Amino acid sequence: MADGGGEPDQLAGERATAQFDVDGMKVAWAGSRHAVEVADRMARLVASDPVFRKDTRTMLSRKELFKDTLKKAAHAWKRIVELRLTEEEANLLRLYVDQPGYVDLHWGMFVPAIKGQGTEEQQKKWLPMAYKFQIIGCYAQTELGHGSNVQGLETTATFDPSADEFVMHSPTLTSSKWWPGGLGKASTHAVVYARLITEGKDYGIHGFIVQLRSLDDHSPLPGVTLGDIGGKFGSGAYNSMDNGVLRFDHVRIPRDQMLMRLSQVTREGKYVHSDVPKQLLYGTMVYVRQTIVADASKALSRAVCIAVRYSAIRKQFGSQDGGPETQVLNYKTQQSRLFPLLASAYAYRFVGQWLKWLYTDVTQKLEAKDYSTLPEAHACTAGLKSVTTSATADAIEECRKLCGGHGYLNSSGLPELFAVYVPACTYEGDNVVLLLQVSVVLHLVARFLMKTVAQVATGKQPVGTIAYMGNIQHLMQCKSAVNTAEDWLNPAAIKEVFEARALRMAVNCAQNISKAPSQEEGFSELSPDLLEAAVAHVQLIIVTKFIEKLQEDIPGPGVKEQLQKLCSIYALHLLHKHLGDFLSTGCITARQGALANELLGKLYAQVRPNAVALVDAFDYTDHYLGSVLGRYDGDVYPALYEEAWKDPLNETVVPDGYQEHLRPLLKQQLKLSRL
Ligand SMILES: CCCCC/C=C\C/C=C\C/C=C\C=C\C(=O)SCCNC(=O)CCNC(=O)[C@H](O)C(C)(C)COP(=O)(O)OP(=O)(O)OC[C@H]1O[C@@H](n2cnc3c(N)ncnc32)[C@H](O)[C@@H]1OP(=O)(O)O
Ligand SMILES: Cc1cc2nc3c(=O)[nH]c(=O)nc-3n(C[C@H](O)[C@H](O)[C@H](O)COP(=O)(O)OP(=O)(O)OC[C@H]3O[C@@H](n4cnc5c(N)ncnc54)[C@H](O)[C@@H]3O)c2cc1C
Repeated sequence: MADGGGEPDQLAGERATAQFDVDGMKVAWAGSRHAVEVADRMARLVASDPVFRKDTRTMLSRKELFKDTLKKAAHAWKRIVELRLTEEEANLLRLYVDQPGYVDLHWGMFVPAIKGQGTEEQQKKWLPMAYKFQIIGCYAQTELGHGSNVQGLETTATFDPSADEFVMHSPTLTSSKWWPGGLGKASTHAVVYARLITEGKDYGIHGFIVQLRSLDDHSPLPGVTLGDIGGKFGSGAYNSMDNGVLRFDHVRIPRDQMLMRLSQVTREGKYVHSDVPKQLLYGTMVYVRQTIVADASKALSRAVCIAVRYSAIRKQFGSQDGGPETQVLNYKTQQSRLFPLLASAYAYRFVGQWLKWLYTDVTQKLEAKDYSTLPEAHACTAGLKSVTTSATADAIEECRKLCGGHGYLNSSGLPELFAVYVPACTYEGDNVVLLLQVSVVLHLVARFLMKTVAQVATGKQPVGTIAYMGNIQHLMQCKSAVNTAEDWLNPAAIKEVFEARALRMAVNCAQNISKAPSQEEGFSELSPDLLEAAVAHVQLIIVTKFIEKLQEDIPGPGVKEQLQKLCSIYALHLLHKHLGDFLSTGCITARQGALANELLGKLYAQVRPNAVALVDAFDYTDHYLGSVLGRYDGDVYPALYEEAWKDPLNETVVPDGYQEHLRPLLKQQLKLSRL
């Protein structure tokens, strides 16, 4: 369309300048050709089904939105059964339906909690019902008064040996379960976390399967109070989810509904703890944190796809002599804000793939009763969840600004994406609380290494993602050899300064903590610095995993070259952003920092002709993107114009309320002016 400056062919032109094979990049992004094919098939299946339309979602009332979510979930299940979809296909289909709902918690937390914490017998009993949706489950851990502090939960499960039952009770207002998704209206069952009390002794938090609603008419069972906790941030967005409140008034459940893989209560009421570490109680959270890291790249890539395509369409200002207006994507400021986000999307994708591998590896070891890698899995999932979700939430908001005024419209898709995404910084562990978990590990290792630095070559070496800390003698005194901007293209040069920065920050913290009257006081006082040290460590993991990815065989003309540029951009934009860390720890000089920035500018210029193709490689349908600004065909302006007319305000030409409020006001002012 030539009308009004919209130029859909603009994107075709952009695609023609790509210097790499987009199909090859799709494979690198998805992980395999098979993954591209399945994702593509499921995305198209959803996009072509009218039940899954979501273009008017932000205009629905809460009740309409919730009902629409129930309809979509039931329809999705019907299609999964009819088409006999595999688990992989079904997960993707649900992903592309793209509407948060009770099914996320049923499959994402209820089923994994039973798998991870239930005995074989319990799994045999409950999982088939859950798999067939004969019951719907949620994960009820957080309470009104306690979320982060799991050990502080108040709900009690008191064993009554006379009846061979547990009595579930909410002793205070603050013990009300508060937040669990799917609890408010949909779930029939929950895995409830409560303090186990038997023989008069409190054994701390354990999981219990509790039926909440009748399977005949869905009404709450006697002694169970249930409801939704109310509207949440943004229109549409996470309001499709029935986050709920739950109170128990002495509700009885059979003893065998305590999840007994980790510990048991015998018929006589004896508490028995098996040889597995009690931290496995937190296993479901580790699993979900790992999936959240993979999801960060999805949310970020969606926002970046919208912002890149729209920036190629949008034009502002011409050359001095009245020439055509410039695509905003050509502005260096737009590139320096947008391309690091594009690089971050790829970085998070690859670290997410690695974390999935780590999680699978740890799970296999746990099955073989090898618990040695559990702390590594906890620290990596907690740290990566924290860093990737915080950065992604900020990045979605930045993409909204990169789209100017139109980014603020619901039809851009960005406000809803932000509203759905931003609670990821809080759920599954507040991001600050999780980073403090990482810093505990770093502090312990740094303290140990400082004490044993002389014997470090012979002492116990740190392994896994903290292995670099074992290289303390070199990393504490090394100086970067970078001498030209291009020297920063060397992955070894990048890795060395990221390792040195992370280690020096951890050691500085440990030294300062050791000067405090007690370790606890020191830890508390230094906690802001500890957070920064944890961020530096996690950023190092992301950079390292990107570099390692590039050591793999990556087929397709030009694909690896583009990824190398993105990897450099990812690392160097962090170096630029955290220059203070790198300078104050003496890892680089001011000149080397300036050289890194010089190279960044050059890399942005090299990415520019590939930008649209790099977001095409995410392979998102227009349905999934849900944005008039991010349309594949670039036909933005007619779509924006058309979308506006769908707003309920435009159903009448003269607005409701005119007769009561506008007309009398106007008439009165007219009368006054005539006096
Ligand atoms: C594909 C499907 C996806 C489905 C869902 C997808 C996306 C999500 C979508 C929507 C959101 C939906 C659901 C959201 C759900 C929730 O939010 S559920 C509730 C989540 N709650 C939390 O995350 C609470 C956060 N708090 C904690 O995890 C812990 O309490 C904390 C880590 C803060 C530890 O507290 P602390 O009191 O210090 O420690 P403990 O005494 O409890 O434990 C101390 C030792 O245990 C180690 N440890 C802690 N956590 C773990 C773990 N997860 N794994 C292994 N080990 C762990 C800790 O390091 C200590 O070890 P040492 O004693 O030092 O050796
Ligand atoms: C959309 C959404 C969905 C959810 N779904 C579920 C669900 O399905 N099931 C479920 O059980 N829960 C769920 N939750 C609850 C969620 O897990 C908790 O909200 C989360 O763990 C944070 O706990 P909190 O709310 O107690 O925050 P708080 O811990 O009260 O945090 C408040 C502030 O205190 C700070 N803070 C807390 N502790 C420390 C500390 N030790 N040091 C320094 N600062 C600290 C935090 O950084 C934060 O700034 C959900 C929450 C949301 C928002």
